[in-house]
Amino acid sequence: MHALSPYPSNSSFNYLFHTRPSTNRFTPNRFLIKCAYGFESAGFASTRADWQTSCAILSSKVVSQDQPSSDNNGATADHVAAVNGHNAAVSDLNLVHIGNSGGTDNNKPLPPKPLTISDLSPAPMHGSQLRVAYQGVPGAYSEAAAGKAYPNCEAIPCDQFEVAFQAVQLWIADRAVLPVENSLGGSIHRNYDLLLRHQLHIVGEVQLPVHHCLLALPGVRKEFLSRVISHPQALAQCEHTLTKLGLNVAREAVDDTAGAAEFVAANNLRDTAAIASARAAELYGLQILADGIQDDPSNVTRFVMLAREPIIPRTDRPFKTSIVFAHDKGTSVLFKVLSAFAFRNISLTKIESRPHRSRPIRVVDDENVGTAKHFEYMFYVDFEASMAEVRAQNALAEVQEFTSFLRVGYGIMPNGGCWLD
Ligand SMILES: O=C(O)C(=O)C[C@]1(C(=O)O)C=C[C@@H](O)C=C1
Repeated sequence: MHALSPYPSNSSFNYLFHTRPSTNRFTPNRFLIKCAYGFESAGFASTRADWQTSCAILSSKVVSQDQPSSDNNGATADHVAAVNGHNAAVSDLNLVHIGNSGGTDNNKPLPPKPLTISDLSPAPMHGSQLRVAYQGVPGAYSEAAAGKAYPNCEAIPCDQFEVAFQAVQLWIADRAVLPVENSLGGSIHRNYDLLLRHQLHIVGEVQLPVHHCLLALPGVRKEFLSRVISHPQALAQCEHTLTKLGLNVAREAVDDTAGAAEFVAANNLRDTAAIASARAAELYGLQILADGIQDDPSNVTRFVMLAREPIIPRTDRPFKTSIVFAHDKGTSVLFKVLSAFAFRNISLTKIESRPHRSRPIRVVDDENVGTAKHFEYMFYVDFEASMAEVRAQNALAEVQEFTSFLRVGYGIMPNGGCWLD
């Protein structure tokens, strides 16, 4: 049984979604959530394993039924019509090119437009029974992050990151809370890629201390173990400690930490331990063999909050804005872009390059050296300023001059990511 399943009806599909029962701290009751355009009834799962399975939205079902959302300023997931006054060409990754965008005499990109009332939207309703999608099953750190970002929310488990994006786009959830970076393991690249492919907006950020435990069935001792399973980030965050504990075990990656704990319990595995939270131990009836096994005691994961609508950039509290850009003249533009921020005293909190997935190689012909192939990159920069500030608008206007592709806050310009923590 799947949590979200398309049921054919007369003209469209209905989506069914079961949230989990009361073991979830953020969902005290059983609910049946239906999408905005259809209703079906469904029975609840009779066993814990059943309802856990039923709680995970299955990505294949959602992806195949992608619907254009009504809140994307005329853009669907596949076609972005315009960005910041430019007619946009859209690649297979839904990247918005601002280079030869038309609209000016000399084909130069337009500077960013000032905010208009149509760019503004109500602020998110922090804490008021929002449905918040996260990746994993109950007991996952992402669930805790959803609760931290939106206290009293109804946390909705999704089996893949992509499904959490889809859940928001299809109005099954109001927000998604997804990890983007860990202090030990670095960026969660999958989510950076998904941010580019979807039209959701970053509306906030939370940081969660991640405290890992080694979990096993009651009575199992460390010497019995031949395998440790967990989310790849969690395995990476505990690598040295596992060795220090003298564990001669195979490491196996699974979709999420709590899912690993559930798997050990459901399959009565006496030779396998899971790395997960203390809450997962409690939920799935496992004992804690070792506590605080992350290699760094101050291990922290950064999560972004995503919504269909952007938030209003403001100047009365700290704001952080995320941009991603590329340039067809390679990495030489990076210095100019960084100067645009440095010149205006705007601090950067993150900079990272990623392969340009739709155009990974650039061939350069040099008559002296011959033909060379260079890698192409996308650059991700977070800076501490709001798009409501003139200095940020000017910095971006300048950046736009140097770049062939620019996206702000991973949404349609102008908007910003609000820094809540
Ligand atoms: O598996 C989980 O519990 C998650 O929430 C995922 C995740 C991640 O993707 O990095 C979140 C926080 C921790 O860093 C480890 C795993």
